[in-house]
Amino acid sequence: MDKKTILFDFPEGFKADEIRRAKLRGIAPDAELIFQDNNEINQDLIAKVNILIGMPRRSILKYASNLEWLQLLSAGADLYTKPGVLPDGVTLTNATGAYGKSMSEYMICSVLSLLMDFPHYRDNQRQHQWKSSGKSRHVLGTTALVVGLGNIGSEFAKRYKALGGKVIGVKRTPGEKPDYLDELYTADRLDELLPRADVVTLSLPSTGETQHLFGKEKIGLMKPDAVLVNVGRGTAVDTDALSKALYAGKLYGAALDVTDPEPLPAEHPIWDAPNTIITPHISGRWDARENFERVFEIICTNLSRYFDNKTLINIVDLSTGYKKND
Ligand SMILES: NC(=O)C1=CN([C@@H]2O[C@H](COP(=O)(O)OP(=O)(O)OC[C@H]3O[C@@H](n4cnc5c(N)ncnc54)[C@H](O)[C@@H]3O)[C@@H](O)[C@H]2O)C=CC1
Ligand SMILES: O=C(O)C(=O)CO
Repeated sequence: MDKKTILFDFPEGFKADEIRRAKLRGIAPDAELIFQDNNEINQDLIAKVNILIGMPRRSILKYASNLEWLQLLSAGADLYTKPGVLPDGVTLTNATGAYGKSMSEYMICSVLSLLMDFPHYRDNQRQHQWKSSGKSRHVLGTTALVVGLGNIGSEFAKRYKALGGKVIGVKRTPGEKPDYLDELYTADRLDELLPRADVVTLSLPSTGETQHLFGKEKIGLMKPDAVLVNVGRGTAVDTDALSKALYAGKLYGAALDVTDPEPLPAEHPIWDAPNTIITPHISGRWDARENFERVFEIICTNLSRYFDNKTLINIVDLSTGYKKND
């Protein structure tokens, strides 16, 4: 094998770690390893890189004439699967598997907050009002419908079940039901499942199929006291339709870590919709220590596999936008 040039664009706070550098040198002893900040990657540098580990600016990728493989730090690959972004023949791998454990905590936290009416009490607290909403609910006895049963969806399902809830999973393709699900269906059954769910969670990649999947029609099939949680990509939900449904009391509440568009414009009515929690795409940051440790393990696994001539893990299917064979 020719000598390879590997460029690491690690997040702030992780790039200087000598222990990690030593581990990477051990995996690729004959390669040239370059550690560089995203905004310092210029045309000359990227032109000689064979393997890039990071989240490069898309505009620079057209100069990556020797690039063979791009390993992302993110689970979502949507920014890099658009036609013309990656030079032809480049293998794209993502970091799915790194985020489910932490993001499922965000999801549990937001579901509990909504079931227990915390947004209402937060508003009351600002007014110094000691007043019950009379609406407190618990996971026990409720049904969650998990749409997007990959790493994040399945970690959430396990935790919801452990809290005593019933969990229905929805997959693209048929498969065997794991123990942490009560029921498993394919996505074409969504319309008949939505009226049964107290909690609907979305952990979907952004693809043509998922674009505005949750618009007026699907939202209209949800119970009026159900809550919707979206942590995948904002594009899975029609934000205007959701906003209207929340104001009209057609569903009880929503927790959105991702929105369409991002950033959510300051004047969008959904900011002030009843029982709505909005966070700025923070549920699965790759620069959060625990997440980055898992991302780093994926990087090491894949580099070892590359130099052992084995098939990489987490190869993104450029036609579907997420992990191959999923
Ligand atoms: N908010 C945040 O900070 C983060 C968001 N994400 C987003 O979450 C998404 C999911 O991440 P992972 O669970 O790690 O990925 P994953 O690849 O393990 O799971 C995605 C699942 O969605 C399923 N899917 C795709 N289209 C579908 C459809 N039309 N109907 C039903 N299921 C469908 C796939 O079969 C797959 O099982 C990522 O693609 C990314 O966009 C990921 C990490 C952090
Ligand atoms: O990993 C992803 O897809 C993310 O959105 C991280 O923020």
